[in-house]
Amino acid sequence: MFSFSEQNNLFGRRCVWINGLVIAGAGPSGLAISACLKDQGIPFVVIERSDCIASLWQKRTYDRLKLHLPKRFCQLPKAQKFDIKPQFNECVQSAKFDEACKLWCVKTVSTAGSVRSETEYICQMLVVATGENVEGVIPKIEGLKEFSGEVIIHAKDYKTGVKYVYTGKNDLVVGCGNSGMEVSLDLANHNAKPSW
Ligand SMILES: NC(=O)C1=CN([C@@H]2O[C@H](COP(=O)(O)OP(=O)(O)OC[C@H]3O[C@@H](n4cnc5c(N)ncnc54)[C@H](OP(=O)(O)O)[C@@H]3O)[C@@H](O)[C@H]2O)C=CC1
Ligand SMILES: O=C(O)C(=O)Cc1c[nH]c2ccccc12
Repeated sequence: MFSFSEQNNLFGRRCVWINGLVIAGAGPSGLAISACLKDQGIPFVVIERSDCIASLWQKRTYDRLKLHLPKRFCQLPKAQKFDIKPQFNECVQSAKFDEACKLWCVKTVSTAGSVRSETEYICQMLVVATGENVEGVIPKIEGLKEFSGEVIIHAKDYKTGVKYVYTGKNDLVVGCGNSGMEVSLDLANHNAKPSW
């Protein structure tokens, strides 16, 4: 049923035909869609640039993170249960829809090791499930370069206030979203002196 055929194209690139969908991203959305497709026996391949599923949740969260929503809104499909095996360390570079053939051509490059290997997936449908919060943004703040205090970190790299205990210095948290408020609380719980 899962018909993937593979060969090299004219440029020596690996070329894979997927008789179904390509899903870009193995985060919660990509996994949820994969689980539904698996249930219905529809062929797909998941491309993930990181080396694990839900990498933002596994690698970019602070220690005290807990969801505030009721459990029923936060359930993740189990990749193992649905036998979902993403192509890890592979990053989608481009996706073009060929109007004549009614097919997508999705180009990827492997992100593992030193040898760059490219692949082209030809498929009927493409799902972009690459998330909305993956890139950390540090706004351009005047004077930031000259600031002599400890280098400011982004919330994605913050783990715990343990590091900042009893320094006697003031900490400034920029942003009053969930991350900003919870980092501030964590700093306060560790006797740091946050303002926001
Ligand atoms: N426990 C949980 O479940 C958690 C959930 N989350 C979720 O993750 C998502 C991202 O959250 P979060 O990381 O907090 O990001 P958000 O985008 O929600 O919040 C960022 C905040 O920073 C402010 N901001 C941006 N630039 C500046 C600036 N230059 N100066 C001052 N303030 C600035 C924004 O203000 P403005 O909007 O005016 O631009 C906004 O209030 C959200 O959906 C959130 O709910 C995050 C952490 C924990
Ligand atoms: O449980 C909360 O407080 C949330 O903010 C949940 C939530 C909504 N949108 C998000 C995007 C990324 C991470 C968590 C959430």
